[in-house]
Amino acid sequence: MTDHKADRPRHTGRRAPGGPGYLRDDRSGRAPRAGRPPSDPARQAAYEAIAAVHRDDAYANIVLSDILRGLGLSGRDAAFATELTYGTLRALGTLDLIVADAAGRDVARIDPPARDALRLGAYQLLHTRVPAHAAVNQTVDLVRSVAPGAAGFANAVMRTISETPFDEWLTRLAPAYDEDPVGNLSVLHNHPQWIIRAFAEALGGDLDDTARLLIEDNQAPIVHLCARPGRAEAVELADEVDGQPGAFSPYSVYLNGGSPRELSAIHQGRAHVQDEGSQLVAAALVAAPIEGTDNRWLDLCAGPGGKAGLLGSIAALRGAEVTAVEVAEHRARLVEHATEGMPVTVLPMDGRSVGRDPDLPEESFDRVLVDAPCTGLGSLRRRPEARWRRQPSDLPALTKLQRELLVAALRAVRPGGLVAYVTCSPHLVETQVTVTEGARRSGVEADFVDARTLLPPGMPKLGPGPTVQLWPHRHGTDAMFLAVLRRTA
Ligand SMILES: C[S@@+](CC[C@H](N)C(=O)[O-])C[C@H]1O[C@@H](n2cnc3c(N)ncnc32)[C@H](O)[C@@H]1O
Repeated sequence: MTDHKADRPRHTGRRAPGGPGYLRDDRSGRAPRAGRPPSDPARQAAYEAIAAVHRDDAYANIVLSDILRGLGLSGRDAAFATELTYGTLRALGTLDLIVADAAGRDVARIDPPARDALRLGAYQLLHTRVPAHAAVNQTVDLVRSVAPGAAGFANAVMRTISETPFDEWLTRLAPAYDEDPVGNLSVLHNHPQWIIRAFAEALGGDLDDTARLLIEDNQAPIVHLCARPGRAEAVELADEVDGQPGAFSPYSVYLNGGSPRELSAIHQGRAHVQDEGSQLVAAALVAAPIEGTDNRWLDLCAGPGGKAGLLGSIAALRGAEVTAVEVAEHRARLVEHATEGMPVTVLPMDGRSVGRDPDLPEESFDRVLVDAPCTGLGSLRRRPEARWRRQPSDLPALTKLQRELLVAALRAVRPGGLVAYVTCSPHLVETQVTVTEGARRSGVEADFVDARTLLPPGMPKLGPGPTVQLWPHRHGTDAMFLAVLRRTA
């Protein structure tokens, strides 16, 4: 195993800044070439993960764990590779501005393998305490192995970047806050401008508060566990895993570190990994009292099964049954796995036909969860590449699907029953607009229930209701949105 002691990064405490956008590339799958050994294994792993994200649209967490396993990396090397991969992907926008400035050309005009190696090198120079000479030499070695003709160019670019401290790069490249506040925040806090505007709108136009959110989005999130009701108690689970009971959800436990995969509570089905905000919105659906029958519950967008796992555990205690619908077959199988031993029936089908399907006719459920597919802008902390990959052009198709799923849910619930509409995005178009429009188009009469009353008492900063928007910088959760509707006729 390579010893990185000499050039191991120590966190500078600086947060990654942001910039212009995401550049997909069209290179064919080129890995470091044989011959001169490329860089060291941790940097090689990070390079391969970053290249796969840009070349293949891979998810960083999935591809990186495959690469680490393939290279046999663990411990400090794996941690270093993870820090480099996630840090580089998160900081991409501003790294690209800096690389372009140092190279004297737009990054779109740099050969993709050299471009990714330079991004990784710039990250080491500007965001870690890897000594400059090590960052430069390792990057040039890496470029020599993946884009041999560009080694001299990479050397010049890296040296130029290393001559200017990070703060000076920001001053040089960020527009003045007074003239262009969103442009400034984008470079300083490393988010695309359209996402900052969407956050600011959802936060009532408060740019100071928006900046607090952006800073929080750049922190590595704590892993939350859900202690499954009837199978585990949060306090005991916290002791068992050396964690802490969560602040709000009665089921949540915050892990202090380590991999949740190793925990026997997970293997034994007593707990699952789930953001506390997701626990809260799923539990809210079953917290509201209803009159009449209360044993037919529906999870309309169930994959991969986090909320179905919580609802299924509660259903087992309350004598209810959950129907879990998921359109993607492989995700439906994940739901089956996540709900083993629970009163949950998984149906791989399009949720939009629910309420019209002879087997799932209108008015056949007492409670329905619509955890709609969305942009995921509320969980950017967990997906370092997502902010640069998502585009505003993703919104129309998603919001159409969200509306249609909400209409199906309102059809499927019986009068007096409840529908919870949930997204892990705070974008107003996916939250307030979808709910208002979906409810209007459904032709079903429904009233809002004040969702604040369905969350644990004493939760701060829940706004004026009746819907609730959770936030990373206010609640330590993903930015989950919750609206609860009761069908009246
Ligand atoms: C936000 S995720 C749900 C997360 C899940 N509730 C959990 O807690 O693990 C949205 C899910 O909806 C599924 N989906 C997308 N379109 C759908 C449709 N028309 N009908 C049913 N499921 C759909 C997606 O495949 C995805 O698994």
